[in-house]
Amino acid sequence: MHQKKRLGVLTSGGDSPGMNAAVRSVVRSAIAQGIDVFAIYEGYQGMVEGGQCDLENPRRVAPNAEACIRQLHWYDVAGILHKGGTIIGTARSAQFRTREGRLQAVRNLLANDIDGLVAIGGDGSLTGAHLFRSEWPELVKELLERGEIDAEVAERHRHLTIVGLAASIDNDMYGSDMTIGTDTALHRLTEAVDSISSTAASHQRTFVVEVMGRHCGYLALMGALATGADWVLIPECPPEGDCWEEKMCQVLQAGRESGRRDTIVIVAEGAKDRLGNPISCEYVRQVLEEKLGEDARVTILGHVQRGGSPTAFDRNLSTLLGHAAVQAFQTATPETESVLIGMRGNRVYQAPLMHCVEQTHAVSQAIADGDYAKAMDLRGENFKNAYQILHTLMQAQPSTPAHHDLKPLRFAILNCGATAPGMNTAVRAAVRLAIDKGHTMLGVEHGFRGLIEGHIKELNWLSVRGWATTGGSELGTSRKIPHNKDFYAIARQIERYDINGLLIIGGWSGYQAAYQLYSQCETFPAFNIPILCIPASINNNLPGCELSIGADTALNNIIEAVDKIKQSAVASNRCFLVKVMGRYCGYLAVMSGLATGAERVYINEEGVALTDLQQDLSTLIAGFKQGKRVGLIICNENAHPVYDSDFICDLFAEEGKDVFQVREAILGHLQQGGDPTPFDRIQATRFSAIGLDFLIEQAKRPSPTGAFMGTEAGNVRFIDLGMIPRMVDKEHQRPKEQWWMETAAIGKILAHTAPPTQG
Ligand SMILES: Nc1ncnc2c1ncn2[C@@H]1O[C@H](COP(=O)(O)OP(=O)(O)OP(=O)(O)O)[C@@H](O)[C@H]1O
Ligand SMILES: O=P(O)(O)OC[C@H]1O[C@](O)(CO)[C@@H](O)[C@@H]1O
Repeated sequence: MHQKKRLGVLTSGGDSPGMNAAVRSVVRSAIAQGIDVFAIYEGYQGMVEGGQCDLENPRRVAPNAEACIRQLHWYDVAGILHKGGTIIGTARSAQFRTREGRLQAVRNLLANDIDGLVAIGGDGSLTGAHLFRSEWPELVKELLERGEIDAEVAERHRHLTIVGLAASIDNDMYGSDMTIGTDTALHRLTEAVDSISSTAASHQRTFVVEVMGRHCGYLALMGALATGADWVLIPECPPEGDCWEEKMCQVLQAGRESGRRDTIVIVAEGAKDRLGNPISCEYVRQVLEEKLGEDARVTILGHVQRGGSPTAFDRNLSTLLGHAAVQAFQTATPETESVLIGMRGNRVYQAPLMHCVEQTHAVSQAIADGDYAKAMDLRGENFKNAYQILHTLMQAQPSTPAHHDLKPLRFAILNCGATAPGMNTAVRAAVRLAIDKGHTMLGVEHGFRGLIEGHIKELNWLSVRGWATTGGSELGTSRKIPHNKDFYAIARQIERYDINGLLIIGGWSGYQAAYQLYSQCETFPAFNIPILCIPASINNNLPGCELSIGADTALNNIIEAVDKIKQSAVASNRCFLVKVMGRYCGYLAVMSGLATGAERVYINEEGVALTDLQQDLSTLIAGFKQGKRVGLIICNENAHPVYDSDFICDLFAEEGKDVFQVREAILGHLQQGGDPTPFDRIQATRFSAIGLDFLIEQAKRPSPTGAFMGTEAGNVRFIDLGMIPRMVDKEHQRPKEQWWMETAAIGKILAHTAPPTQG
């Protein structure tokens, strides 16, 4: 019998980007806690085949080949964080679906004395895991009765602990806002559709794009929202009416007539009509050709969506969930139910696996029963709202006056602060949604500078065409914060343009500017209008908001650059010190450090002490002496006024010169550029939709309020502008409380070159 606990880890079903990061996290977190970890290669198939799997050809039994169940050590999972797919293999196992197959799997786990399993896979894999765990006692009993195991083994393994991690690009698992791999798949999809749009526009063509999702329309829906597509078909909400084809063609035709050059229709592979008949891309293409005389082409994105390096979000999600899975295994008792570890509202969340599996199946059942309202309800509020919003944004023209609000209002919209990718997306959504309700949207150029100087013009439905996908700020932005005589000028413009509300999409200076107007409310009655700040800053340094628009894009920009830098240094014994933006906020540094496996992250919040530097230097020297090939340190641009990145580089270069070289990489403004990621586009659209409703509602009140928008545990909230001074550390331009600080500790454990020595 083994003294240490033994944990198995497997990846199963379709591979999804981030699985490697999850395996790394499970392996290292477990070893750090004194647990032995075993990889079960090729998913459940490897568990059934046990010691006889031929790794060259996993489905074939090969007597002398390496076992499918093998112990993993700390170094075995080095250098995999950025890799797509799964290094321990995955499969869809027909044998595991049979009782005989599962009995064989029990034999193999017992032979390896395994106490628990972390199963990383989609809803099918987790259904299998749940079934396996419930059958476990009777399967063990059967082996005992057959005399294949003795009573002591049976007693020791009365229960199997199972912890599930939802990993599938489909995002179809109840119990987690996002499954591992979905964000990456959305990136692939978005890049592809953005590219298709440009060729479609050149030829004035229509493209029908099929995306993955056999039973779940998440990728199609969010992909359509993110790319500004013109029509979408998803399994949960088949098109209404017998003549849905007519309706679709009418809308697309109207778009063409309004001057749109490209038309994109996104079809989920599992899309069906209300009678349950599949809707294929080819059928949609034929309809468009016949009814519209369009030159339509089909693109099936297929497995491209599942491949490639995981995004920052998927790496960090997997890392955090993998770490939490080991905690759950450690604390489990024989009575503990199997759990799913997921993410809810940016926090790791644990729920009974059985409940999650049942709820997941309930959606498929509702679709099969034709109960689409239920299917949409079960997918959750965000999914439903996204569908509604998309339907408005896709229109060729705003709705007719019959749908308008009774009291038309006039809002001004502006960007403020540094550009954040997603600002344009937010403006487009706000403009179209407001116009659709019958309101007027005035675009202010270059932030408060433009408001003071009166650079204001009305925006219409078409003026924001194409803004869903582009980075930068089409309106123009500035860091101008009004003071003294600026207030009078702003009051004049508000009166002149008859502005009923102000929507500021921006960062720190936007919040400061809004606070100034709020504070001057009694002196300038014109400021007695609703003012709303929507958080948009790559720094993620805004109060009350867990993730501001633009931060995800910047994070991905950083990790793409760091992956390349790391690769350039392999085999040359180099340590890279990468300086990242964020002002005094360490979010980008910490999260990019977690996503790239940096061994050290320096941030202003924690400071940099000379003793830290000495310790880190010794660790680096020891690591390189033991065979380490590349070192990575991430440094926030304002980590320390004296021990800054230049100083640290010089110090390490001098002291470590006999063992390794040091290079500094200052990423600069590439972090701020580029088109927004799908997350930033979706977040921007969602924030604008909710923010606009708030503004409209406030504008109807006699004493409207000024607020900034934030999220807590994923839920949107509005906080009075008067709270800003209490919630921020003004000197360091960051919130007093920063939720992500707790994740820094996990990064530190996992990025070590060697396991921490056990006490
Ligand atoms: N009901 C079940 N009973 C036993 N095993 C199952 C069951 N459902 C699925 N499995 C096991 O899990 C494996 C993977 O399931 P499936 O093919 O449905 O993929 P998945 O986990 O849903 O991933 P993806 O979302 O990527 O398709 C199956 O091949 C099978 O071995
Ligand atoms: O790779 P396979 O086995 O063809 O499976 C494809 C299916 O797997 C998924 O990628 C994940 O479930 C689906 O979206 C797709 O329908």
